[in-house]
Amino acid sequence: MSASSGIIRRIPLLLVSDDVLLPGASMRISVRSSNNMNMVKSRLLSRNTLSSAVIGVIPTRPEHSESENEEVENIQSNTVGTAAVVVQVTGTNWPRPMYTLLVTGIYRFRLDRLLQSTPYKVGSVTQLDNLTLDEADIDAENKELGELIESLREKARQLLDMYDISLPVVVKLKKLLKTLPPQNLPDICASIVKASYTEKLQVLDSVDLEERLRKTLPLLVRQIEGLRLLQKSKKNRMQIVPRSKLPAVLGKMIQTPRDMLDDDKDTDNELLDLENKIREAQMPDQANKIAMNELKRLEKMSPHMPDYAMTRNYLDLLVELPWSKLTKDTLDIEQARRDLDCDHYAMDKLKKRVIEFLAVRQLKNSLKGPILCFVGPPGVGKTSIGRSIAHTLGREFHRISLGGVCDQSDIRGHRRTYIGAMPGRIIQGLKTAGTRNPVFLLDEIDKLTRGVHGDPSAALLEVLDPEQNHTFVDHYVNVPFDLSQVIFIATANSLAGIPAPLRDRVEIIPVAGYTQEEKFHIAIRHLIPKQLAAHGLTSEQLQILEDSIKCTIEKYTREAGVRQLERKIGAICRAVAVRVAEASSKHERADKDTDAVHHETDDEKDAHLAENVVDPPEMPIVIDEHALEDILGVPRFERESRDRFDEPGVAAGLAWTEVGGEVMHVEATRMEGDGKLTLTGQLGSVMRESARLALNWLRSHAEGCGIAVAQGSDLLESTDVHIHFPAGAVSKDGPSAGVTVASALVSLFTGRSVRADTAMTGEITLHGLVLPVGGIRDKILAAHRAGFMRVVIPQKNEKDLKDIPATVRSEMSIIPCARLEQVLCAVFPEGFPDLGRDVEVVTSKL
Ligand SMILES: Nc1ncnc2c1ncn2[C@@H]1O[C@H](COP(=O)(O)OP(=O)(O)OP(=O)(O)O)[C@@H](O)[C@H]1O
Repeated sequence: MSASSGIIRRIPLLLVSDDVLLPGASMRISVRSSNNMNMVKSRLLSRNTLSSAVIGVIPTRPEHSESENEEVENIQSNTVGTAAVVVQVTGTNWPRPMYTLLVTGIYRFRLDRLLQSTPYKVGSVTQLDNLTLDEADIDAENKELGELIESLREKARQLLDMYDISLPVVVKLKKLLKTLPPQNLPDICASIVKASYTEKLQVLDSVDLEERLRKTLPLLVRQIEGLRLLQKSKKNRMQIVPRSKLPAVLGKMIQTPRDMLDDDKDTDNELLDLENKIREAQMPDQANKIAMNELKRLEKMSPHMPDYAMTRNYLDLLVELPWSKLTKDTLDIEQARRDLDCDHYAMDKLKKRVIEFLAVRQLKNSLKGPILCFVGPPGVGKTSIGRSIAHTLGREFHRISLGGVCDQSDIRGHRRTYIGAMPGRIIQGLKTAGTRNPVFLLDEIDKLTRGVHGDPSAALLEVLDPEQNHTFVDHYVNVPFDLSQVIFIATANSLAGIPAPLRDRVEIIPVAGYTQEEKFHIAIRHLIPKQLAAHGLTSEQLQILEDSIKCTIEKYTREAGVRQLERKIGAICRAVAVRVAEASSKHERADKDTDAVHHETDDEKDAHLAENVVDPPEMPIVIDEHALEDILGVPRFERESRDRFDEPGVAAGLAWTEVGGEVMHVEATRMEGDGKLTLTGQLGSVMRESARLALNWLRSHAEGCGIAVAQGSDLLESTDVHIHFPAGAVSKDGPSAGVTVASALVSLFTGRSVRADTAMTGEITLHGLVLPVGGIRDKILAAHRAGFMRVVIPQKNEKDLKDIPATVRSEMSIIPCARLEQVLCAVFPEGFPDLGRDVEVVTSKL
């Protein structure tokens, strides 16, 4: 008898490979495949109508897929599935994204046609079960069928009597049995007994009620027999015994009511495995106790409960953490020095400090050593020095990028009560490193931001404090972990971005940018060999001329570090790799063709070979300036054009930014008006004030500068002034542009141009004193890069000149000035004799 009721619907389909959902039964489904995940996201999570909660659950059949995880592209039409309503959706992100759906089957359907496969499957289906079939109709129609129904009901009653009646689910089922319509009876019975996937599939596929009853009855009988056997052997009434404690054979035969939601066959082995792992992990007592308690909880849970996955993940993490794994330090100071020199060119000051740090560790394996924090522009080797330290010590290295971290739980983890809770980056790092004494590089601590979920830098304070970090508690792990053996090294681009309490915990080591010459040597010794190896090339295949390297540094990059330079060398290697590969494949083709022409006549052979003649590739491929332009395009940076200084009102200042020193041209212009000052270029308040200050200094010293102002009137009478600081899109602040603005204004009002070969930096006071500024080394290097021959600096910064490499100092004149008058005399060709002070301009001898 067919119970088809023929209602056609279009529903989203979920392919399930680990269990069969029967109408009337409930089950939890783990959703992992991308197709199924798409369905959950776009149907279940983004809509909230009742109809959007109805899905079609189709068990995968052997003909669908060979492996369980494989995505099934085409489901055959006529496949039988179960329409179900999704009652609950839970999700987790860790260890990988997964949803768990609680679904209840409503009716059987037959798939007529697959309407779409992506982003998730949708099918047109025909309802098969008649939801309103009456028992009276059945009796009248078929006596035999009525008897079958009755005996199934009787067996079900017997089975339920054998189960533990204190369980609410058993009580519910008993009540349900009395009123259950006959067409639902086999489905419900089949889902409360232990049956294999195939057996359940057969029940689902039995569209005819009589056939379905016949398939289910033996399952019930087998279950009852199994339970009787168990009762006999135990000589007592059926008890709810955890399946892990039952003899293997019986355990497999018995499906307790709890097992309706619990069908994971490997659970027992998994738990046993986990127990062994907990023992082997050598956790401290407190952690071990918690792990064992959690394991006990896990044994009592069904694998389909959301708590099960959470507890399982938690225990997996606990056993993977390196509670007692340590690597032995292999420190030899002489070797460390050699390693550092071998990995990095220049950086003498930094290397000296690192050697000191390592030497102290060698003498006294102090657990409370300082935390080094390298501060400098991008690409100057801060991260790679950290890696070298780990290598020298023979420790594992792990980099934790803190850029953009704005949530405390990123450092300290989420509490386990949250859905998708995860441990923080410190604990994850320890898991990855696999030892409890790795070198952790906390990259970009200046990029931490404070978000709505707490201040991550506050969490870092505890991590970095040697007094506290031996009992670091991650919210997820919730047991103290000893971080005192970890060596922490931090890096930052700018000191200003490091939160003050953190700055207090670390020892700041400035790392400055490189000179052109240092970059050249870094390229030759490190970057080119590294890129050649990365592209599978050798120095016999590619040779970059020294002039080409210099040209790349000067015309294709403008940076404090060497990252762009490394990228450009990478681009050259890629281009050469293509030529080498092309040449070798031409060769191969020519060889094959030579074989193929074996049977041709001699003339034909000659003609054929002549066509395929391959020039041997000229090795090494030499990169000269022409080849460089071919590969990298037209040069991006030319020497600063001196034309812009032809017009009065322009002066070259030196600024210090996170990416190192930069040359900044300040432009001033005047127009008719009533003394208004306009400042543009996204300036901060300090910079605005210093521009106003420079203008007022000029108003009071106009005469000394040779500017004709009528008696009793003002410099700004009927004049507006506009000062612009390029590049307008970058925000700027700080007082160090004071001398530059003053020079630009003097140039504007006197009509005399500033010397085109001079750049300057310095803060000024209202009385014309020049005050010291920061970042002198980077600023002078930036001026050198841009081709300036003279740099004016505050006199009090003269002591910083010892950090400037000798090669740069020999190529530039550095002029320290204590007063603005001296600056003006230094930057204007004929000076200002009327300024009335001792304005001798002296080049630094340092
Ligand atoms: N002195 C040097 N000798 C050899 N190689 C160097 C040197 N300085 C930098 N490098 C190389 O430059 C590249 C960039 O360096 P790294 O990533 O360490 O920079 P960083 O200062 O950490 O930058 P960021 O602040 O952006 O993280 C690396 O390949 C590194 O090996």
